[in-house]
Amino acid sequence: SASSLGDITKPDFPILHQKLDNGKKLVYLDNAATSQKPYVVLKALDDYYSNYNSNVHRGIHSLSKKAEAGYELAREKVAKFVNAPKSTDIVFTRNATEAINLVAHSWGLENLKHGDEIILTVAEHHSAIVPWQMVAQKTGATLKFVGLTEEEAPDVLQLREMISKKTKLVVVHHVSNVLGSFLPVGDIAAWAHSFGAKVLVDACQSVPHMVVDVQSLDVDFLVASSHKMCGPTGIGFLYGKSELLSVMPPFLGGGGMIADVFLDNSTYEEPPSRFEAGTPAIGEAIGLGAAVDYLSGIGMQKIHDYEIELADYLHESLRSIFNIRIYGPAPSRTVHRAALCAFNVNKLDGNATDIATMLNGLQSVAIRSGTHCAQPLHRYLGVNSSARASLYFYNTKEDVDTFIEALKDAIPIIGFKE
Ligand SMILES: Cc1ncc(COP(=O)(O)O)c(CNc2co[nH]c2=O)c1O
Repeated sequence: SASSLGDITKPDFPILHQKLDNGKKLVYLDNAATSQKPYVVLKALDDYYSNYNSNVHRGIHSLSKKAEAGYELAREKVAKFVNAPKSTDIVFTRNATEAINLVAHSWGLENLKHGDEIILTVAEHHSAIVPWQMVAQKTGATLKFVGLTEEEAPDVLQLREMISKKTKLVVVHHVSNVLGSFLPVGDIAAWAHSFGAKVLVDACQSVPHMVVDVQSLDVDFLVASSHKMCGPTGIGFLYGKSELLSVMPPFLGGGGMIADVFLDNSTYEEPPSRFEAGTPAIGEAIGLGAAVDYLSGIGMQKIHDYEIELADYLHESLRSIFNIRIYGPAPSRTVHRAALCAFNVNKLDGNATDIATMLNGLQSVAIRSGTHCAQPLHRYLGVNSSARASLYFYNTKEDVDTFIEALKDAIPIIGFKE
């Protein structure tokens, strides 16, 4: 058959070609947790640490200048990747979680007061919920949560109706790491803005998988993580509209974010430096830049189109299994799902962890089990945990077939409740 995008790109990822202790070749289906890294990213990291590792922040010697140039070039690449107006609209953080905490503590503490409302959905990741709980406790703001529709997608119409003049911020995922559903974040931003509210988009599961254009979406803040988009761990980014970042106070204090330091006060740099205290993850930023080059070389629309095809195949193959319960909306001609399925097996005499353990042992199939940092969503769905297979563009339909066969073998071994 014609080579799929997965067949073409899988050779770029050294980690995918190993056999585990059971002698079976790894089938990695845990990409919503973290993605694997292509040779070009590994080479960029090795090149930096082998040839020009040095500290940034206005160094004079050659290595420092080269490191600084590499770090700022990575910022430019990320800015272009999400179509930010300027590279200074991109703040490097440790991960998406830190990026959301930065907005919560720097923008939130300054702009939220008693009676203000923050609207989220019940499907948000803990990283999108907990920072706003912390800030709401300090400011007297309140969090309001949108539920799911009958089809188990976040209820967008309920969200629209919930926005009012009390709303100061809407915090939503772009793609759910459990339901596989997409939110119309451009529309949501417009609704929020019509009431003078801001919108923060958690794009961890969309930036790696599709074209994300912060200007056309007109979002105020957007966060993502390098390790989910073929880049290294230890770095993520916040996109913020310039007019918001420019008036936000620092989140962390230290070197690099100051202009002048006196014993009793200091003045601060302009964004993004104002929000990048201390020695940044220089090598990791350069690795992220290489990941952006790699993904852009393939093309995000091509990746998205291929993953929609994989998503349909995954969902169709999984729902053919007796007693399977898949969470999130069923795909249709009009409703797409991301290439991930969280599921359980009804009446199984075991749980999601038993399933994941068996798949790993039997066929070296790596999936995740637990609540995927979405406990409120699992409670809403009435389940303690779920198993989750999540694919990326380097996966193939054959990977799905191996997963399904392993699941069919595992279920009778685990058995059903009497
Ligand atoms: C929607 C969403 N938001 C935020 C995060 C946090 O990203 P981090 O700051 O890089 O950790 C994740 C990571 N999601 C998962 C991490 O492991 N399994 C997952 O589903 C996510 O899927």
